[in-house]
Amino acid sequence: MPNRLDTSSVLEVLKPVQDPELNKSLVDLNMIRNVAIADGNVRFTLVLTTPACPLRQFIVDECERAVKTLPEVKTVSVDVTAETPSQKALPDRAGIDGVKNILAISSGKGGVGKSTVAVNVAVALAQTGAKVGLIDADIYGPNAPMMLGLEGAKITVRQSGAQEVLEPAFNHGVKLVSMGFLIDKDQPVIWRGPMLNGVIRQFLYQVQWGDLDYLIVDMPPGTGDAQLTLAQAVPMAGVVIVTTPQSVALLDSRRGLKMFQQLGVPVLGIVENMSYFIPPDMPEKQYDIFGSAGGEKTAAELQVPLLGCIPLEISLREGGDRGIPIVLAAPESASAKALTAIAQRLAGRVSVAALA
Ligand SMILES: Nc1ncnc2c1ncn2[C@@H]1O[C@H](COP(=O)(O)OP(=O)(O)OP(=O)(O)O)[C@@H](O)[C@H]1O
Repeated sequence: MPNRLDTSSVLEVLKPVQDPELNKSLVDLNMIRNVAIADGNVRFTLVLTTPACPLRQFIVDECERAVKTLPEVKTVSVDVTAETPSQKALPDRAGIDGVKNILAISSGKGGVGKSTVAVNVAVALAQTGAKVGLIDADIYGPNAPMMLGLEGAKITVRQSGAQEVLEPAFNHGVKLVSMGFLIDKDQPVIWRGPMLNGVIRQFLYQVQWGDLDYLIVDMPPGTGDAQLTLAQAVPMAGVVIVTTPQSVALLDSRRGLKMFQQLGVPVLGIVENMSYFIPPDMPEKQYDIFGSAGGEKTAAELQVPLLGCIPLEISLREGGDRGIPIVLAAPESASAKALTAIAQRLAGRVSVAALA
């Protein structure tokens, strides 16, 4: 046991404290900084790898406990901040300046709640202080503007030198560009397809994103050109597959998962949506309408984590329709809690992958 109270004795007692997700010493990860000692009062900064860290309090408690084992310590104060690490660079794909992690939200078939997950995860991450952007690349149902309360908003186009740049819309802490801002609602879907590849590239490279911790891409459903364009255009931190417990949706999501794996995009996990029904008049009840544990089984079979299960709740749809995502409108509801936990787990997985 060191007996002089100084920076190195503080770091020495903190060395065995590990980041529970990375399983490495906080000191070795350079997560402990600015140690200051005055008259037995110890203060330092704990730099987490994501502002959405679900284990924040646990890590702080562990640090305090460790430092208090030094006999001369009177008080310990920990200032918590976060620096999201950037995903690993790939030699053949150009990243986007200032954007640390690009994540895709995908699904095998339509209507499983992909946009609901994308929007709520984006807002939940922004709520923790992360800088978040959202690309709504869904040509079939570009719902993100409505869900984020930005229906009818426009993205401004500015000339920057020889290039046109788009200014994203912004609400609930999230910057948004959407196919919905560009297409006429009455335009037949068949004419939209050919636009898609060009638009995805434009949304990636010609938008003034500024600094972002996470850029989330709400993909069109299925395993088509858009997925290929995205996977080949930019380095991606990974993809999340949204599914429902029905077997057909599960089969489709398996196909999607295989495709991303073949393209070299890490699958960060599966989200099971509409897992069970919570009646609004009996919130303590739970009905497994589509059968249970499908997402869990698929996740285990395909050896990817299940990031969470979201119940069917009327208030979740209402929040989307009103443009106030459930994580803001009713944070105590079962679906909001599930979505917040999914956002935290996802952020954790992204940091682990970046620092591995
Ligand atoms: N867990 C849920 N509980 C209640 N309603 C939900 C839930 N998940 C999604 N919904 C509702 O179902 C509809 C479809 O959801 P969403 O648009 O997110 O699906 P999607 O997979 O993105 O669909 P698309 O393929 O059309 O883009 C929306 O009205 C949404 O509010």
